[in-house]
This record gives sequence, structure tokens and C-alpha cells, in this order.
Amino acid sequence: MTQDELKALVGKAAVEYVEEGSIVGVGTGSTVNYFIDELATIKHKIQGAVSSSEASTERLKSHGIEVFELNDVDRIPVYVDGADESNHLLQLVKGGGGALTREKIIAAVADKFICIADESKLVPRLGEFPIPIEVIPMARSYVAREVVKLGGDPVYRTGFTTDNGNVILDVHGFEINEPIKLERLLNNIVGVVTNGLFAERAADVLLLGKQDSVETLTR
Ligand SMILES: O=C[C@H](O)[C@H](O)[C@H](O)COP(=O)(O)O
Repeated sequence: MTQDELKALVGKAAVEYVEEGSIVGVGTGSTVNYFIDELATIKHKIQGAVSSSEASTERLKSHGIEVFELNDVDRIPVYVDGADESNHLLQLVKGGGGALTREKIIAAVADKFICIADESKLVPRLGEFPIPIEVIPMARSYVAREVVKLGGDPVYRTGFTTDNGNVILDVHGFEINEPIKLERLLNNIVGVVTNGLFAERAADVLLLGKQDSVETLTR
């Protein structure tokens, strides 16, 4: 199977976790796009969705799925999202598409976080994929200097603005032995909105697309 076929497989598998009559939390990215397309087949059974990006909102609406403001929603039983990397503790690196902040907010609200990914995303240690950091534009150089002090090598994602009007630094070279500690250290730098380590709020379930099956990993 191709990588896209594996993504489609897990996108389909995630629909099984959706609660009837609920508002579904929806992530961002090429894997989630398959989930959204599959969600459309059961749209009459759900109330609607809360979306983590303008791109996902557009796709949800194109299928006729109602998109709610998070502030108008009391409860999100299930949040489905992809990842750039996952370790065996289901701690993730996310934000390759720049949607990390809204994703982290919805993940925090959700009762259950279902991560969907093809098998290439499961890694023994996080950090091969650069850690995205969303930064208030005027703090970009300051944050970059602070990141260097922590041992990282920040690269400005030129020509990219997040849905929140901010910029992204992609940080290479971190040796990540304690993901929660690094996540907190980065978030503590003034000017950082959030970073792409999802270690404090890891996924609850990882649906991993493999050549012959979907493997379900839990914490
Ligand atoms: O900002 C983007 C998100 O964190 C995505 O979930 C992540 O980059 C994975 O995307 P994809 O499914 O396209 O590999």
C-alpha cells in the first residue's frame, strides 16, 4: 500500500470512535483530510465539528458538516488528528502544517484524543522531525536566541503565517530525552504561543496504518 492508502485506512478506522449525536474535534493535515471525507458519510449521525484550522473548516463545510466555535461547545468527546511523529508513549510532534496551537487547544478540551498516522510516523525517539514553535512576530529573533541557548537550531518558516497571524520557527537538533520538560521550557519563553510537542497532553489512542492492518496503540 502507498502512504496515501495507509492514511486513508486510518482515516476510515477513526470514524468508529465518533460518538453518535456528538460534536467531533477535527485536526489538520493530509491524514485528517481522509478522516473528514469519511466523516461526511456519517454526517447525519453527528451534530457537527470543531475545527483546528481554516483548511479543515473549509473541507468540513464543503461536505455540509456544520462547524461550531469552540467557545460555544461544552464537550468534545473525541478529537481526531494526525502527527508528524509519535513515540511509544503516544507523545507527539505536530505542527508540520502550522496548525499546532488550535490543535493543542482542542486536544486539551477533548475527552479522548485519537491520533491517526501511517507507520512511518512511529519513532523510537522524538526530534528527528523539527519542532515547530508558533511565535508572536515581534518576538521572533528573541525566541530564536533563547532556543539556541537550549541547544536547538531554529529555522524561520519564511512566507508562512499561521491562522492566528503568527510566525513559525522550526527547531532542528534537539536531543529530546524528556519531552514534557522540553515542552514546558519552550512554552515558558516570552513570545512563544505554543510549541509542537504534545507530550503533556499525549494522544490516548494511536491508530497506525501498516501494510496489512491498522494497529491500535494505547497508553
Ligand atoms: O499542523 C499540522 C498538523 O499538526 C498535522 O497533524 C501534522 O503535520 C501531520 O500532518 P499529515 O497528516 O499531513 O502528515
